[in-house]
Order: sequence, then structure tokens, then C-alpha cells
Amino acid sequence: MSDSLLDVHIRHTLHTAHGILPMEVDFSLAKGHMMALTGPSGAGKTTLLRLIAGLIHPENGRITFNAERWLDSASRVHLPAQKRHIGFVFQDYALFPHMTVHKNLLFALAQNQSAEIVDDLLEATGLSQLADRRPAQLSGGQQQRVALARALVRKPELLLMDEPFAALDPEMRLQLQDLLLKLHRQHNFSIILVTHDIGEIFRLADQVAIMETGKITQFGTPSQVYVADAEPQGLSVYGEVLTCERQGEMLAVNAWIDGKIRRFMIPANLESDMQPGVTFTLNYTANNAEIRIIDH
Ligand SMILES: Nc1ncnc2c1ncn2[C@@H]1O[C@H](COP(=O)(O)OP(=O)(O)OP(=O)(O)O)[C@@H](O)[C@H]1O
Repeated sequence: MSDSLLDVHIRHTLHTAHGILPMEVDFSLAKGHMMALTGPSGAGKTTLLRLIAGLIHPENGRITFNAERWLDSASRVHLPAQKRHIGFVFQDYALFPHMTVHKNLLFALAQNQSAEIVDDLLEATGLSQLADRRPAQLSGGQQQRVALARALVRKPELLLMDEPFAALDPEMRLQLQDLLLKLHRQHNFSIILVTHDIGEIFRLADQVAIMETGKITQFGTPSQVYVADAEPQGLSVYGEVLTCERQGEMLAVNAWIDGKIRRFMIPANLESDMQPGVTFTLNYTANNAEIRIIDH
């Protein structure tokens, strides 16, 4: 039996500034996976999230979730948005400005749901001390923590995130990405994350779909989609680390090199300073590679 959680088939017409653009999207997302949805502006990424959430009716389509029919236009089935088990996180937080953090979360509770989850989520997102503040008294990163906690109040099995960390500075973005990874490991919900940040894709997602002019044109793991196979040519190249993962005695590095994302392995003890954001030069000799860190 397939472990597919979400199965999406959509046909819809996008009305763009340049005319009509047919959207044709078919994909499945397995339980507990995190899929990044990326691609040029205007490709239809936000519209696809809204279609999955049930906020827009497509002209034609089928969406099933855990074998439950959310949409089947042939049988006129369209489960309303509030009945789909979804959490939504937007770039602009979308919090209620007149309510405290605590009230913003309480407001999201389902009827008859115990309020215990609110305290648990405040704790898990490091917001307990800020529970009585209003959104305007919080930093952008703190507000996005509230938005994330609020999206999880009803224990959704699917989280839709539309460029959630794009407005944050790099350090805050990394913190929120770590928090999302932690919550994802604890609760095992599935995620579709719209992002333009390639580092974020490598850090968070196990699948990536590239969407262009209404269609998914590439789909696979981040390495399958982005990483160039060939070793960099030339004696010395300049690179920037996207991700670094220890594998036994070795360090697997994904980095921008020569305008492409490349993956290479180096002995872990050779370079302990390799980490996301570090820039370096890489010198390939006949059977060795020498790394020199430029900037942290
Ligand atoms: N409900 C709708 N029905 C049809 N077309 C729509 C609808 N909503 C938006 N569009 C159009 O679809 C196109 C794609 O917009 P969308 O916001 O989905 O792109 P995007 O890939 O998310 O872009 P960005 O990366 O800039 O956020 C736009 O030209 C928009 O005008």
C-alpha cells in the first residue's frame, strides 16, 4: 500500500498580467515529508497552496488526503477549507493585532478542544515569556513563531507555508528553520513550503518541486534536482556552503560553486569551520582537494 498522504491533480486557468496561463499540476506527497515548492515569480505557487487549502475552487481536479476526498470536481465534491486538516503560515504572519500572543493561539482552538496544547506550543516555540504581549510588541521572528504555533494548535497533518521566513534576517531565518525541523520531528506532519531560498530547501526539504508557468517541471530530492554531477573544472573555484552534514569521518558539503550547486566530501577533521554561509576557495589537484575558508 502506498504511504501517500496527499494526492493532487489540478487543472485551472491562471489569469496573469500577460494573459491566460493553464495550470496543470499532478503530484503526491508522502506522510511526514517536507516538500519545497519553488520557481519564478508568477508561476502559480501561492495559487497552488490556496487550491490545496480549499480557498479557491479549481475548474477541474481531484485532491485526496489520507484517502479522504477533499476535491473531486467530476462528483462535485469540495470539502470546505475549515474541514481540511491544514495549518497555514504566511510570510506576513497574519496575526490578530488586538489580541495577545496567548489569545491568538486560544482563538485557533477547535470547539471542545482542550487549551492544554496552547501552553505546550508556547513552550515549544520559546514564547511562554511573551504570552501576554501583542504582536506589535514582538520582533518579526517572534511574530512568525506565534504564527507557526497558531498553525499547529489544531494538530494539522499538513502544514502549508508560503515564504514563511523570507522577511526575516539570515540569523533569525536559521533559528526559525531549526524550530520548524524540531517541531516537524516531534509531530511528523507533512509540509509544503514555498520558498525562493535554496539554502532553506537543502536544510529543510526532502523533496523539491520546481514550478514554472503553471506546471511542475522538475521534481525530486534537492540533490537530484540541483546538484551538478561533474566536479568543478579549473584549479581554483570560489564557493559558498549551503549545507554541511557529517557522515562518519567525512563531511558532505552542498555548496554554490561556479554558479551551480555541487556536492563534495571532505575529511571532517580537515575543516571544522565549514558551515552554512561560509565562503571558501576550493583547489582541485590531481587526487586531492584543498579548501581555504575566506569568510564566516
Ligand atoms: N484565483 C486565481 N485564479 C486565477 N488566477 C490567479 C488566481 N490568483 C492569482 N492568479 C494569477 O496567477 C498567477 C500566479 O500567481 P501566484 O501568486 O500563484 O504566483 P507565485 O508563483 O506564488 O509568485 P511569487 O513567487 O511572486 O509569490 C498571477 O499572475 C496571478 O495574477
